[in-house]
Amino acid sequence: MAQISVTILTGFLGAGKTTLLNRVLHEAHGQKIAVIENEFGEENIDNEILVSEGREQIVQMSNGCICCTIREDLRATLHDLAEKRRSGELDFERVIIETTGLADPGPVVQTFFMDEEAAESFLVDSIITVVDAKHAQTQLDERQEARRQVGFADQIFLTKTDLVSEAQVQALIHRLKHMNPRAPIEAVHFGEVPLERVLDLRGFNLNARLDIDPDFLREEEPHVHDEHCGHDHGHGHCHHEEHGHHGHDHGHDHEHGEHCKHPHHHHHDDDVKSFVYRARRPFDPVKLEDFLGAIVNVYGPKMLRYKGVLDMQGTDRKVIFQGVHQLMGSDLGPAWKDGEERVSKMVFIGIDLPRDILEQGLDQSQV
Ligand SMILES: Nc1nc2c(ncn2[C@@H]2O[C@H](COP(=O)(O)OP(=O)(O)OP(=O)(O)O)[C@@H](O)[C@H]2O)c(=O)[nH]1
Repeated sequence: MAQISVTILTGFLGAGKTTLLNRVLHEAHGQKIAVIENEFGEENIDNEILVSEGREQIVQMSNGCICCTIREDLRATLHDLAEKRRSGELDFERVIIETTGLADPGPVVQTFFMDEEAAESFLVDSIITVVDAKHAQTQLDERQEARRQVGFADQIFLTKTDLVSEAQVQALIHRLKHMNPRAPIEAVHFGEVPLERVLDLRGFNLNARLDIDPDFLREEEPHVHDEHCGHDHGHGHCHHEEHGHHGHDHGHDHEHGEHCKHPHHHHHDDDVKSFVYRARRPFDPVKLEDFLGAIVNVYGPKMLRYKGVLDMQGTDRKVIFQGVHQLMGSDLGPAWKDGEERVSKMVFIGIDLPRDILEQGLDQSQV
């Protein structure tokens, strides 16, 4: 039996998840979709203890040193769904999971990789995060759940843009891109979005696509910053690393102008942030595996999503890896084309990731 494609729909309280889901279900002509709703009613949802106790379970992996959290309630539901499908009691080809507004997507997605039976029957397609354009700035300031949901996303939909100004939308997009430059950001009005923007996004595929937002890349380029910034920020980054490990800035927007001469963007030091690493020398497979293995062991809980398309010594094909927390997978992709510049590229999205340590280790993992 073919695996069942799974879309995880997340977003903070009241962001517009149900509105979007209803539109998708309404539009999904001919597609049989099973929906898993969070089990807590809206009345209960303010009670954080309920959610954080959400029956998560620590699972010991076979190598004995990596732990990872899965959702026991979800696992049971998935087993039940798979069984009913096998027996013919239920007929569906996709699953959409609508998580609670306070849910951490990590344990939800890890359940699919960690549980053997779930992994056999289901294939996670993507994590979609709905962001409320009216309330997101405050939610992102105040709640790490909201920031994590953004960090995990393969696709971000902005809702309620009708309630704010274009400048506010742009400021929010700017902030979101720094947290997650991988996920395309699109405004949707009351959930109106074409089906192909929701299903089969292949966010977890080991494909050679690594789309990083061009604005983010431009801002990451040190030489571009030197033009704008009056002083040295160590790495030439002026937008999101200079405050160290304080997490977010509790709502006090720093004008970029305090540090740099970007006229119209607010500065946020979000703890969820990202960076791109590039290398022109090939990687040594053993060194890289050792380094990444050690890194996910230590920093796995803080690593939300990461992906790389690499030039590896010993093969003419691209090596693709990607991961969620401690769970990392890799595969051989297509061959480098004649004349194509062999530049390895990786993107890391995480919580206060130790950029220096990662960069140094990756530098040293090349031949
Ligand atoms: N103005 C405006 N309101 C919207 C839009 N999308 C959704 N809403 C409204 O936002 C409110 C919350 O939407 P829901 O779809 O219930 O949000 P949710 O994320 O499922 O909420 P919880 O399950 O409580 O976390 C509803 O009143 C929607 O009608 C939009 O694009 N514009």
